[in-house]
Amino acid sequence: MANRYLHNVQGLFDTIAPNYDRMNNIISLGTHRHWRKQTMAQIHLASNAHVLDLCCGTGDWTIALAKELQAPGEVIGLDFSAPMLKLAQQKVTQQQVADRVWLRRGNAMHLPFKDNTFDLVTIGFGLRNLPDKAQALTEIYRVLKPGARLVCLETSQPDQPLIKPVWQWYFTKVVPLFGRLFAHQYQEYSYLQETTRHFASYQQLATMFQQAGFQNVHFQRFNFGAAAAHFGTKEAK
Ligand SMILES: C[S@@+](CC[C@H](N)C(=O)[O-])C[C@H]1O[C@@H](n2cnc3c(N)ncnc32)[C@H](O)[C@@H]1O
Repeated sequence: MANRYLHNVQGLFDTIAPNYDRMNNIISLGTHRHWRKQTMAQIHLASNAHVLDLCCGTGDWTIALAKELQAPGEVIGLDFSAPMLKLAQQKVTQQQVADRVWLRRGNAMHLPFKDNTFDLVTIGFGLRNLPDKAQALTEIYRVLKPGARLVCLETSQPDQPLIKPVWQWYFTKVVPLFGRLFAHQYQEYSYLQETTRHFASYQQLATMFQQAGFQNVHFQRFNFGAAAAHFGTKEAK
């Protein structure tokens, strides 16, 4: 089952990779840039920090993090999709951060890193795609240094009675149509909107963080709750 999931979801991301950045702008009506900026503003990094950006995709967040660092500081971007990583590598070179960024192919649920390695782990729009979120959070907790933080930016669900039905209509009807219209990928964007609709609420995600052991768990919601950034800290020894 786990292998079938990996094959299918990985195949989906391999397929959408060439259109990924453009479709992100279209589907979120450009607002994902604001969410990313607001989340970055709450990350305070020492310039020599060791950072892991999980499910790094085409690398925008990886690069934004790298720009805060100087050697020996570094960011490892991990993703299981080779086409996503190829696009990320091109941007890393173009934006001249190749001395601080290492891109690695791997599975976010089985991290190939030792315990207590990173000063920060980020995961942007990745967690909802993982079949076992609890396992992924436990893995992230393991590789963080004591006292270090996880920052997760993800789509979420508005809960205001007036906004919620509009949001549901937009995701179930409009997003797959945009997929067909702008990328000829109706099935793929149907799947992606389903993962968004069925993903945990912002309160449930905060509880999942706590269950994985994170402390000082808090969140910031964007656009009436259409997205949320969650923060949690590994217990300091
Ligand atoms: C929606 S994209 C997000 C990309 C990027 N973080 C961003 O903020 O735009 C999700 C990414 O997660 C990756 N992904 C999904 N499941 C994964 C897994 N089990 N292990 C590693 N990467 C995974 C996909 O290949 C894809 O690049």
